[in-house]
Amino acid sequence: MIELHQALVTAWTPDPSGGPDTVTRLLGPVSLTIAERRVAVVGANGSGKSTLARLLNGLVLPSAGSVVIGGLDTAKDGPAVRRRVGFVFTDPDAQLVMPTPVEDVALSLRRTVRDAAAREELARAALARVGLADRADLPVHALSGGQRQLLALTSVLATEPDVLVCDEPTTLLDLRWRAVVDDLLASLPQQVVVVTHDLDAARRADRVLVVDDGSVVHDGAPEPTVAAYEALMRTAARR
Ligand SMILES: Nc1ncnc2c1ncn2[C@@H]1O[C@H](COP(=O)(O)OP(=O)(O)OP(=O)(O)O)[C@@H](O)[C@H]1O
Repeated sequence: MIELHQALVTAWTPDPSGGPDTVTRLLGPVSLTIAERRVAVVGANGSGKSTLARLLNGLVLPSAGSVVIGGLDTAKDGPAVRRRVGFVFTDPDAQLVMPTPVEDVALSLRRTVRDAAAREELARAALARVGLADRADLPVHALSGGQRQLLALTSVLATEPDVLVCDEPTTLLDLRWRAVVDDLLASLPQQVVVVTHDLDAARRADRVLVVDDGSVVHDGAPEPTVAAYEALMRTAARR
């Protein structure tokens, strides 16, 4: 269960001439309880979607209010929250740290599997499940963008998170790889929150949140909520 209680995110920008910092509201206050298994977050560029996503695993902390994931407060139990909530970035290169796919997945297993040989075997099996068995020992940079995103997802999933948060995981992918990643996300037993500009993907969620100017302005079943978002964007385009 994801709970946001009057969560507010602000940023402080120093004044170069030494005056008081400028405080900007980025998001909120937002109160939400999310129990649905598939949640899509949509909104215009700069509306606050990434800020909302990052709140969910403690990458961003609320400046007021609280964010509680599975009973854990992100401000008080940061490491435990990050173990429970996996985060996938838009650009897989932001999170792939090892030279080869098998090493990257094995690194994610280090906390749960002590034996290095067992880790490698499990990493190879995880890569095989997503069709990357024959890429396991290549340099990571030799993989396509789609393959790297699948690898990033596999590495995060190897940590066995209860919740997966993905910030535009298919934005950089072509249609084929988008479908591969969407299918993988749809098959997961975990609760999955996906920030996306892909409205077809949003329509397949159980619940859709629309973020606009730092607020959740629509929240509900996919069809009416995506329609409300499209209307909002049409109005914005006419301004
Ligand atoms: N640390 C920060 N300091 C100041 N402003 C910030 C900071 N982080 C984000 N912002 C601003 O907050 C707003 C929301 O950013 P956010 O990344 O959450 O938007 P987004 O909806 O994910 O956008 P996009 O779709 O373009 O990725 C943007 O205007 C951004 O410039």
